[in-house]
Amino acid sequence: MTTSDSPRAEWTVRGTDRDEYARAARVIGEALLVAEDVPAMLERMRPIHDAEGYERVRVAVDDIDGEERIVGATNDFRFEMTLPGGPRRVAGVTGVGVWPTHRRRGVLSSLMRRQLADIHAAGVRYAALWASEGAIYGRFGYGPAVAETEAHIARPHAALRPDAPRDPELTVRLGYAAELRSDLEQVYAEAAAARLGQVARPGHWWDRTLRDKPEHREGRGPKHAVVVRGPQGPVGYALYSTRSKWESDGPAGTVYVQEMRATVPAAWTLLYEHLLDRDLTARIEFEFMPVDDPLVHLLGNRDRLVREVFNSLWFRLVDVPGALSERTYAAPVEAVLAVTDRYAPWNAGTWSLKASPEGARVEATDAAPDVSLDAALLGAAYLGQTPLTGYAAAGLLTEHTPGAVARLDAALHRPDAAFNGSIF
Ligand SMILES: CC(=O)SCCNC(=O)CCNC(=O)[C@H](O)C(C)(C)COP(=O)(O)OP(=O)(O)OC[C@H]1O[C@@H](n2cnc3c(N)ncnc32)[C@H](O)[C@@H]1OP(=O)(O)O
Repeated sequence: MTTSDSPRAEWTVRGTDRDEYARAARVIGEALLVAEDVPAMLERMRPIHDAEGYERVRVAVDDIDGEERIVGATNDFRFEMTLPGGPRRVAGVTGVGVWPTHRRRGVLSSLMRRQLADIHAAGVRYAALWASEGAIYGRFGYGPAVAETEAHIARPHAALRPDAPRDPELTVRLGYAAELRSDLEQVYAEAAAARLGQVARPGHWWDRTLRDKPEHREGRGPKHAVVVRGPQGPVGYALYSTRSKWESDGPAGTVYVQEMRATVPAAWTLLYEHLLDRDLTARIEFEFMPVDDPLVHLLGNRDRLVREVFNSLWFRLVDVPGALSERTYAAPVEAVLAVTDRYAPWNAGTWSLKASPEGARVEATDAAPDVSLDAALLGAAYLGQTPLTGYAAAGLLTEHTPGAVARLDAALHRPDAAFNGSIF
């Protein structure tokens, strides 16, 4: 670190534009230890930003020896995400990084504050992100809202149970992924609308999903899709690649599954039969899998599926009363919530929630609270996957009225697992 790199708390946060984005990318790349150089990063990122715009990239700039230097950046893409209550606009926060010599001086805090204010001003009620580290975003009001898994199974143990559902009208077709794109788009759109945490995927995100540069394959073959079709059209697909390997005792190739979607149960059977029984393979790896994926139930021996659970989406209520009032509820509940929110002060206050499966109303109130909690905990609980009871047991919220937290959990609960499945 040179003397002139030494940080002074004099940065300002502002927007950027297409021309300046390369400088922001340099900071983000360095902070995130990205192996690519800036031109390669730009080649990857430009198509997304050209479609999404550059105006939501915010940068922190410092004046160093008379030169304005970018020392931090954040961005958000706008997604339509399936939430309890239906599809909603969500700010997908991403591209967060601070120049290594300027860390721990509040640069990120300034960026987060400005970003939340901008998201709120745009009328977007939610933000979500994939965190590089779980210790960063709780203070900014994000809660861990979704768990998903990566998984693998050894081919000899991967047989499906004999009563797995079958439909003789379904057929299987294998091809290069790009060639089958319209089938994938059709299935994905239907499946995404039905699954909490999924986002609608416009064309530029499909380009990203199907990107298949030989230099990025790391020894794997080209990206393939296997599509299941029925009389009405496509009903399932898996996107995958393979790697060939030979051991002294025989073939030991791997199938790498990037993503799978299906809209009818029998499609899962055909997709899994295809993936789990490719000749010359010994192992099948799934990059992202919902915790309630059908494979767990379809396997003859479910214990052979090795799964590692991780937190995926961190979720934030940018507008607490708005978000709570447009959600659906599994059971009637009435509760007064005292909410703290350091980074979105418009949420702080006492809110009366009256909700039932028929609808919900949220109003500011002077009544005594039943529960006091931070907005981050409401973000964690919002998708119905993370009970508040655990936070109460840990002493991280206060229950003033006995039973209030259990009643809130019963109302917020969703039986289906949320799943995002692709890092943005
Ligand atoms: C959605 C995404 O893009 S995830 C990617 C996030 N980026 C990275 O991980 C890249 C590498 N890291 C960085 O660039 C930076 O260290 C950042 C962005 C994580 C933090 O930036 P900073 O400017 O140092 O954060 P800032 O000084 O505002 O710190 C705010 C608070 O977060 C804490 N904090 C910051 N980074 C971390 C961390 N990695 N782990 C734990 N705590 C952290 C600070 O201690 C501080 O705590 P306080 O509020 O109790 O005082």
